Amino acid sequence: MAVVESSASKADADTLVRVRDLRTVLGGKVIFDGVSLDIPRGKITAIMGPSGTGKTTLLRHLTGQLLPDAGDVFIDGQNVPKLSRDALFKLRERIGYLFQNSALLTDLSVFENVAFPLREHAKLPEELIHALVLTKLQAVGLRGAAQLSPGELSGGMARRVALARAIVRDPMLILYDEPFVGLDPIALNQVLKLIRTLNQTLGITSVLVAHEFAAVRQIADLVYLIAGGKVAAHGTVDELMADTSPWTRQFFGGESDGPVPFHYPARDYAEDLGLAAPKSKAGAAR
Ligand SMILES: Nc1ncnc2c1ncn2[C@@H]1O[C@H](COP(=O)(O)OP(=O)(O)OP(=O)(O)O)[C@@H](O)[C@H]1O
Repeated sequence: MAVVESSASKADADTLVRVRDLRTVLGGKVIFDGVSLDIPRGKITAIMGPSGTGKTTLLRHLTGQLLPDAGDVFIDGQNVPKLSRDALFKLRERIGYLFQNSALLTDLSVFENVAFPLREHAKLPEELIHALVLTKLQAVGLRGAAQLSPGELSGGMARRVALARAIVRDPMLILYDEPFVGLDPIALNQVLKLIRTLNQTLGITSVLVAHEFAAVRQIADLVYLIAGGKVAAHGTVDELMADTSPWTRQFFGGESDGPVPFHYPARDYAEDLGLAAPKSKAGAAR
């Protein structure tokens, strides 16, 4: 895999997000140990990796919800960990976020859920809010559901409403945290198609955290595989599928054993069964 290039000038033109030498320790555990990555403008970049590898944590660094212990997170040239509170809020207004569970407000109608970010951040005339919300609901195919409550929606519809809400302020960047979880194949295909259409028609740079490789390969321009606190590999789907490193073989080849071992570290098997004398030197064995 090619090393992420560090030329700032070239990166600014082509790259919306530049993460450099990110180091994050949470609860005494090293989550990132020198992660660098580039998210190209106007493309769909998937972040993949084993459970607990830090994918959601990375998204939280992008929104400035979490500060790294070291390293830089540049978004559109602004270094997120160094921003003032006001500058960070301004930047966040340009970022849409689709949560895994859709996170709709159950007391509000579909219309009001989508209107929420508009009412929260700006004093806009009611007619404009009405037009903006209906435009976004139309884009996700749910203009007719505007007056329903979230409780009346299927999981797939709820995800699409959340998507309409995420794009209602025309963000430059949208972060999808596991957008396919729990969707039936029809709903999954609808969400996939929407992500691709929004990316193509509105030119929104998209970062997608997902485990569903079959879905990711249909839309991702670039994939980063994060494992063991590092970028284990990155490239197009085809490049990663052809890559022979142990991480990519296990992750994309679906092998049950590899750098992520099938066996949790344990004492010597024979010893555990009482068939062998304890070894003099302590140590984990398979
Ligand atoms: N506030 C915190 N304090 C301590 N540890 C944390 C905190 N937040 C996350 N972690 C730990 O950081 C690691 C990375 O979590 P994260 O949710 O980013 O992983 P993930 O790759 O998104 O996982 P999954 O694929 O299962 O959603 C996990 O081991 C998690 O337990």
